[in-house]
Amino acid sequence: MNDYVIECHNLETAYVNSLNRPILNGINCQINRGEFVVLLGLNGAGKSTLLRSLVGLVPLVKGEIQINGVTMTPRTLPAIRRDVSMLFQGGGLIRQLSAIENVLCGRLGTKTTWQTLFGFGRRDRLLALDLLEQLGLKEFAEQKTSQLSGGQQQRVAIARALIQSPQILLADEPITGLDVIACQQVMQTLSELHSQQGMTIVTVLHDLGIAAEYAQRAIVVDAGCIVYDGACDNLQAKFSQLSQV
Ligand SMILES: Nc1ncnc2c1ncn2[C@@H]1O[C@H](COP(=O)(O)OP(=O)(O)OP(=O)(O)O)[C@@H](O)[C@H]1O
Repeated sequence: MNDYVIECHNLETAYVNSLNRPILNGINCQINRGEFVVLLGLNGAGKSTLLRSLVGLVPLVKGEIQINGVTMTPRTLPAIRRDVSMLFQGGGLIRQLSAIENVLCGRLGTKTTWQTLFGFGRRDRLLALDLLEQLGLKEFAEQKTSQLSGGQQQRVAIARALIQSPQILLADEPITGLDVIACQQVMQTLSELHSQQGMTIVTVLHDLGIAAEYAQRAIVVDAGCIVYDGACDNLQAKFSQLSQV
């Protein structure tokens, strides 16, 4: 039986003159609960746009997205965003805030404006600390994120994405710019969330070797369309058929 947590039906964005096409152009895909999927494609293919559309950040001119069987509309979006966390390209941390304050920012969506005036409670802080500890960053909790290494910053960003206990984690190039060790730590973290907590992971990567090592399934995007959706074998061959942008 299918247990789709993400369904994209014929997604199309507005026509872009500079591209001579819509950024997304007839995207159809279904992702099962607990899958680890890698989104691949050349620069400009539309990977980030596809990922951002899954948290309602991209206006669509056609098509429909369903998360856990619920159609995305302005009314359902707040609930959907509690189930789906996104790790943005570059982490998107606030550099002058400490690691724990950045993690707590992941809770802002669950608070009313009034509640935010009083700061975060003890329960939230303990949860943030617990996540930082799980990611091996407990001793850096009070340190400004501008003083952390790229890999540590990316793990703070993961902790921030996890504080809302999402079922689905979307990660846009989570290892770009990291050294070999930091790459492994971040990918290992994603892998553990998948294997130990059954989290559904969809991540954009550029490294085909790492994609094949960690993901169960690859979706290759080319010029706004899905051109391959399947196992991670022989990804290099799939790439040799892509159009150059
Ligand atoms: N708001 C926008 N208006 C016009 N063009 C846009 C907009 N957002 C993205 N684009 C263009 O759409 C194309 C796809 O962008 P997107 O960021 O989704 O690609 P990507 O596959 O993630 O690329 P990369 O690997 O370089 O991150 C690019 O050519 C980009 O310049």
